[in-house]
Amino acid sequence: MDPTAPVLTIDGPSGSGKGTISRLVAQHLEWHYLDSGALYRAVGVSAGWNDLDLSDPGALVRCAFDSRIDFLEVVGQELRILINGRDATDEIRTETAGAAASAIAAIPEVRTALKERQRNFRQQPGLVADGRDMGTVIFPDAATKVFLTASAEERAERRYKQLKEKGVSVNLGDLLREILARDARDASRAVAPLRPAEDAVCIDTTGTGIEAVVERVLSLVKR
Ligand SMILES: Nc1ncnc2c1ncn2[C@@H]1O[C@H](COP(=O)(O)OP(=O)(O)OP(=O)(O)O)[C@@H](O)[C@H]1O
Ligand SMILES: Nc1ccn([C@H]2C[C@H](O)[C@@H](COP(=O)(O)O)O2)c(=O)n1
Repeated sequence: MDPTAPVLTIDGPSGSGKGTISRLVAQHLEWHYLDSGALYRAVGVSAGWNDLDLSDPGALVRCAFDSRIDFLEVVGQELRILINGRDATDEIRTETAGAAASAIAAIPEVRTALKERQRNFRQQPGLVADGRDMGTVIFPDAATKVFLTASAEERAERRYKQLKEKGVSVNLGDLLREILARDARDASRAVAPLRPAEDAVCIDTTGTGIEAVVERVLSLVKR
């Protein structure tokens, strides 16, 4: 970790575009990128592989400490996620993994287990960090903080399109219900709930294209 490296945090609810916008902004600035949700998803998948009970906090905390999670960058290819050396890139992106991650993320000791791993991504020349508590808990001193939102209906439609393109059969109504349930769980937990940092700039992306959002975020960093 390099505490002098600049950080841009991008928090927000599921489907608001955090991952898409963060990756594009990081590419543009040539900064590092932290997908913190992938860490929580990886713990969820690891728990599944080990047949752990999602209602057993002790087992899940041990799993968070014991799971080695590697982000493998290969130029020109999608970032690969390895759990204890095994490729979990596709599995962590399922709605089931997202729901498991959201449940596990409510356990305070799991959050503690992942805290330093996230902070270690802070390296020169800078970091774009995407998640739920990047601006409030993990990098409270970040120079630029963004909170992305969009209506739940638009987020469900974005996810519907995304999954359809991947050939996954989905129902729009189910996706909307899952998004609302995940929003409620992420925002109501006692530790590090989903909320904008006091010094975050909130951007409602409903009806705004990806390029326009990237431009707006870049203008905040350069300001
Ligand atoms: N401003 C936008 N306009 C239209 N589509 C968008 C916009 N931003 C993102 N998308 C699309 O919405 C889908 C979800 O985006 P993304 O995965 O970046 O969201 P997210 O906030 O990271 O979600 P999660 O927290 O669940 O990982 C993607 O298919 C992406 O291309
Ligand atoms: N900083 C973070 C990142 C993620 N989570 C939890 C809550 C989400 O529902 C879940 C999956 O995240 P996603 O990949 O959809 O961004 O993980 C969190 O609590 N804190």
